[in-house]
Amino acid sequence: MCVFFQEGIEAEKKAISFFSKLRNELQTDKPILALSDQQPDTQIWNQYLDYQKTLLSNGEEPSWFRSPWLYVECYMYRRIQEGMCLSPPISGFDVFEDVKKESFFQSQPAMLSLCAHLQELKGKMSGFSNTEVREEIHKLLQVSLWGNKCDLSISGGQDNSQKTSVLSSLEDFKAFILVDDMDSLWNILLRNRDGNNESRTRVDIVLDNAGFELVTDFILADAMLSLNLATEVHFHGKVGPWYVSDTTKHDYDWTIQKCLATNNKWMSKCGQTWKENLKKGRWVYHQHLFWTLPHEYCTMAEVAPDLYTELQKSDLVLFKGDLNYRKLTGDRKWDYTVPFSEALRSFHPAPLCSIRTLKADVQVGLQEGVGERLSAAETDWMISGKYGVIQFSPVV
Ligand SMILES: O=P(O)(O)OC[C@H]1O[C@](O)(CO)[C@@H](O)[C@@H]1O
Ligand SMILES: [Mn+2]
Repeated sequence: MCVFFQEGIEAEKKAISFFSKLRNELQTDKPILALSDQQPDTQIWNQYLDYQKTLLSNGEEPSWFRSPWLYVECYMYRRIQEGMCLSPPISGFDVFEDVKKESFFQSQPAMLSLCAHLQELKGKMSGFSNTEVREEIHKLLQVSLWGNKCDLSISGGQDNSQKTSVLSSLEDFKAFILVDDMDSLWNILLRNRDGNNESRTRVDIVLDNAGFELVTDFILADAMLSLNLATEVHFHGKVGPWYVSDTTKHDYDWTIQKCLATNNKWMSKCGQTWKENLKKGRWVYHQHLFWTLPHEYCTMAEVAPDLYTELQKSDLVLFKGDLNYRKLTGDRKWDYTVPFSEALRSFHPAPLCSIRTLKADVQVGLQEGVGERLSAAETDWMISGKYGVIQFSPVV
């Protein structure tokens, strides 16, 4: 047998045995272990574990069932990464790559209709009034919101793709948007449209899932540039596999390439434009270790000051998805009516907005009585992904 082939088989066995031990640790509430790989973030994770220990009294050990869910869930994905790192030569393998690709292909009809919509829009936008532009951007913000239903961690990696065109359902879905701050975003973006030619508006998108959601984000970013609402869009992705479907650099490039190479003229045109945007610096891709740490965002200025400074350059930061919301609010049991800006605590690098479907039991900034009314009617309203928010906070 070829020596490389044999090495690969051995590495695979090693990784599988690591994962079965990991599953057992999780299922039997074993103590949280320090990481043993040598990655750039290993020390930060181990320091975070030490910090978790300080939160417990009488020398108790943090364990899987007795630690904050946000921490433990992030830790689980980091341990999966550890299992791969310790299994060379397959260390760089993305264990979720197949399901991410599958989800992209499953959603293709829905993506095609969005690409066609965008190209059609571009064909007629030169005569658009501000009211018409506002309406269009509102539509695409909602498309990007509902795109967040399609994550693969909620479905345990099972097919959760978008089968139908979202555009035709937007009106029906409106009733499920619990916080709609789209006009606050519009006011920021309008400044660019109404400003002189030299004005610059930078929008940042902290990405969430690859597949359908990523394409909705690309469509939104493309429209913001084309409609003269922004001059540059900066994307932030993950350094490695995370929460099954989160976007890595490879997913980002792969998605643009796949769109470009597809046998559909609208989608292929989109792919071409997106590639050019990157080349010309109108789109910029960033990655930072901080996004795959367990830390709440109110610690960013201290833990990742370079990233905080980068976000401060933005006119508007869009945080996609549920996990970002949990990290923004610290995944606390806030009262439903606490203002979003208060739940962010000291995290105010730039005007920001969460675009998220509800999949975890944290929600702030609701009108009096709304949370209680929903709880009485639907026990799973916070975790089903049926409801969404487009929730804005200015710099305070
Ligand atoms: O991709 P998103 O929107 O961040 O969702 C991830 C969410 O999925 C879950 O893993 C399971 O619902 C949540 O814990 C997490 O917040
Ligand atoms: Mn995700």
